[in-house]
Amino acid sequence: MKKFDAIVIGAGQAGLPMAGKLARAGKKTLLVEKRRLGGTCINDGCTPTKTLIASARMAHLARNSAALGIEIPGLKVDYETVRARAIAISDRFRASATENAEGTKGLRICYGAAVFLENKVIEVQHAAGRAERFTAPIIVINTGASPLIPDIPGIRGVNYLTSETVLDLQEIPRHLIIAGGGYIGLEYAQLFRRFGAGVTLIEQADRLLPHEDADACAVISEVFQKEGIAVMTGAKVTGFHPYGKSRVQLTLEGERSESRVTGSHVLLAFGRTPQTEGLGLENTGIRRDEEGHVLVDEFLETNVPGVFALGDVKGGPAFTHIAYNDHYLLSRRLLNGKKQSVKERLLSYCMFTDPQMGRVGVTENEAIQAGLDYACAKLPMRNVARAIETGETQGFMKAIVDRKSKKILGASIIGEAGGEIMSILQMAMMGGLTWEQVRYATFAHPLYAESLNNLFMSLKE
Ligand SMILES: Cc1cc2nc3c(=O)[nH]c(=O)nc-3n(C[C@H](O)[C@H](O)[C@H](O)COP(=O)(O)OP(=O)(O)OC[C@H]3O[C@@H](n4cnc5c(N)ncnc54)[C@H](O)[C@@H]3O)c2cc1C
Ligand SMILES: NC(=O)c1ccc[n+]([C@@H]2O[C@H](COP(=O)([O-])OP(=O)(O)OC[C@H]3O[C@@H](n4cnc5c(N)ncnc54)[C@H](O)[C@@H]3O)[C@@H](O)[C@H]2O)c1
Repeated sequence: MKKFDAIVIGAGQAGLPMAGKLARAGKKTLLVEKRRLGGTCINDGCTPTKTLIASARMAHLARNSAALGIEIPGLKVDYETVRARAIAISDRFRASATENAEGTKGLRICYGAAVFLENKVIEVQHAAGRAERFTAPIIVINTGASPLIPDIPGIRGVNYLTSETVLDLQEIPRHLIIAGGGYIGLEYAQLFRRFGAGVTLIEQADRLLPHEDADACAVISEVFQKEGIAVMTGAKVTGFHPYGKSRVQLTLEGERSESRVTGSHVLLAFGRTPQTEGLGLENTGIRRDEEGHVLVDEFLETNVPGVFALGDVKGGPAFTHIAYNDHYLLSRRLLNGKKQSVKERLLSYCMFTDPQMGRVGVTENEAIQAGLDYACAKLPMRNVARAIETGETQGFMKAIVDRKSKKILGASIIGEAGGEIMSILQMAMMGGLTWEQVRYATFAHPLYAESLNNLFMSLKE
């Protein structure tokens, strides 16, 4: 058995930088990865989707350019180039991460799946069939999550796509059914529609984005409707059937009726499941929740001292920036003696539909449910000078503030660059600014940021 100072399982958005930091700090470190360095974000998640979304937006702008006085005759989507660009950018990010990791002194990278044999002992099965055992006093689990394939009748009998295989498609699907209306479903629905596919999006909840305020859902639903995406809400997928030579049919159950929808392809976007199956946690005392997430305390440590879990595998908000921040918290604790709780972290995220939805802190619904004494400031994008000038008037800016302290508690910005505008308010929240300070701040004209003055104008001082 080989001894290390630290073992990191999974080279995702937390494991990869974590392993590098440990090694550079002089700890003899082992990094185990069963698939590709960089994990979901670089290989099948953020990078390829945001790259495809950029092409899709270009197509959309070009198609609608006449409104700004620009005619583009003979517009064509060259999907081969679109796809090649997405793959090339993923490859570039992975190559750079790999070069960096492989060049790190004190870091051994082992390609294969890690399995726990006991609390601090793992075995790695190498591709060549050889197995090796390792032990370390510090073990970091960063095995992420993978697409959830629920046990729905017929699902194994059809050729479904997931976020891990959709890039294998070499042509734009004629009619893509997307099962599940979460972030993956929404982002893929819009981008494939903009490439020219027929798209039907199916969601069991009675509206899209049920965790967001209803006004956010209304904007996105209206945009999707305008762009010709068929959205079916209140529709639970209960069956999959092959249909004809190569098509696929889904059975949907609504509150009162059953229906069927047929398409050329189906993309499963039902959510994601933690990659703890096959990890051998049953050979350890490490506790998991019912869904299989590794349970950790607010300092990211499991119930077994010295064993930590970072990123999606531990449950909670599943975002790259959360996984990355997890590695900061743990590396500062292990290497600088600074113990910081995840509870101090302000949650922000951005859904990359067009318009984007940037979100930070509480929604209005959450403020109501928590019984907060709040006020709500809201400004439609059609009243924002920058939005009028660029022709991007869909959406709104909305902020929730505490009446007494005047501090900002949360924001939803739906618009072009909604994520960037949200981040300005996130900084204000982090700095403890009041809405009045933002109301009277001087922002350059005519930026979207400038309209943060106007957003707070509606509130009484
Ligand atoms: C389509 C899509 C789009 C997304 N877009 C965004 C976005 O725009 N913004 C955002 O913030 N988030 C986005 N996400 C979510 C984001 O990708 C994840 O939250 C993030 O990658 C989680 O990082 P992680 O380090 O926890 O795990 P991962 O990046 O999934 O890494 C886990 C790694 O562990 C490896 N592994 C698993 N089991 C073992 C084992 N037994 N032995 C060895 N290695 C193992 C896996 O192969 C993988 O490389 C998106 C996700 C998807 C699917
Ligand atoms: N821009 C971003 O930050 C971004 C983008 C993509 C993904 N992500 C991350 O990846 C995670 C996974 O995304 P996701 O969209 O797969 O999951 P999700 O959990 O966000 O959405 C899954 C959706 O599928 C629906 N669903 C489940 N079973 C169903 C059924 N039988 N019939 C109909 N609908 C059903 C659920 O109600 C839910 O709305 C997200 O939670 C997010 O954290 C982030």
